[in-house]
Amino acid sequence: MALMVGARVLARNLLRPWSRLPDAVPGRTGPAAGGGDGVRCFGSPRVLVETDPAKGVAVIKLKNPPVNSLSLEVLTEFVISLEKLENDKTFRGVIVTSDCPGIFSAGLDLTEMCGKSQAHYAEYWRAVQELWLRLYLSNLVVIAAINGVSPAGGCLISLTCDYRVLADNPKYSIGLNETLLGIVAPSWFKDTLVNTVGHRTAERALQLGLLFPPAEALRVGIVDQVVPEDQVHSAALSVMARWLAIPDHARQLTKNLMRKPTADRLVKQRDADIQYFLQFISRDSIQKSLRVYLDKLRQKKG
Ligand SMILES: CCCCC/C=C\CCCC/C=C/C(=O)SCCNC(=O)CCNC(=O)[C@H](O)C(C)(C)COP(=O)(O)OP(=O)(O)OC[C@H]1O[C@@H](n2cnc3c(N)ncnc32)[C@H](O)[C@@H]1OP(=O)(O)O
Repeated sequence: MALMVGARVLARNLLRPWSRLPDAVPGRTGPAAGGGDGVRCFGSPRVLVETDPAKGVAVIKLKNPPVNSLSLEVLTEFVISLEKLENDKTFRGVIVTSDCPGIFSAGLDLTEMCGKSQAHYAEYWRAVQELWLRLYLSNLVVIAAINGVSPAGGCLISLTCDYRVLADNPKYSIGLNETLLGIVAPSWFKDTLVNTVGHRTAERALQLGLLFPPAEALRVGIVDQVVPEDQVHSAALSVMARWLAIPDHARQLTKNLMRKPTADRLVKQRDADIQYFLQFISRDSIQKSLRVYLDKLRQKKG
């Protein structure tokens, strides 16, 4: 039942005409993502989309202060924005970045996984799965311009992209640090990492919950390029131009060949994966770990 409610909510959101989204900011024009006139913006307050139709490129900027945690709303709005871009043949590429200074994304929203109902957990997890599937199999060229720290779910978002550019700042570490929270990265998080850095590096990184600073991130291959902080966006645009020089059909079929087997593993057992998540996240010991971790984050300031 919970699963059906979750699916219905997501489906309703996905099918809702864009212009009727409560938070939509349609047709606002703004400064060009890549320079020049004609840039149009849409999206929602938490997921801004700047489009440059002449270049065929869009920029998705996550804006969920203070830390760009991936709440249910952010996940849903992200999927809707992506679907809108996929369906508009004007666009061939998208850059994913952050509008929160110093933070790409703090990952999954811990408050969505702590002290909530089973129905809520199911709805939330389906939304996490949906975003991963959409990003991982996107026909667009997807490039991550990582302009801040990027733990766990934040790292996962960038791992689904075709290419990762990281700003060279020692504070901007990246990795799947789930074990440090006393939780476990699911098999499809693990697969995404293995497909990027190889089995041994992934195993060590996952067990130890490693967060790699830029130079090390580049060395292990969890990112493809490290550039000075003020060049992240221009570097992402340069990389985009190179990827867009390849004929779409050939690149898309190749991407599909590389990624579909991994995605299919989740698609075939989506409901079972949600049940597994429900069992895991509802355990007293896991809830306790999450509460302790959240309390630590909150107390840091005091
Ligand atoms: C085999 C079985 C497997 C089955 C599957 C089951 C399981 C579960 C898998 C789940 C996978 C999980 C993936 C995740 O993404 S979990 C999230 C991991 N994220 C983190 O560890 C990052 C935590 N945050 C930080 O380290 C820092 O906040 C920071 C991002 C480095 C930014 O630092 P700073 O600028 O100093 O900000 P604050 O720490 O002061 O934070 C500001 C407020 O934001 C709240 N916060 C931070 N992160 C999160 C988050 N991820 N979710 C929700 N809220 C977050 C923080 O508490 C502060 O709140 P306050 O203003 O109320 O105090």
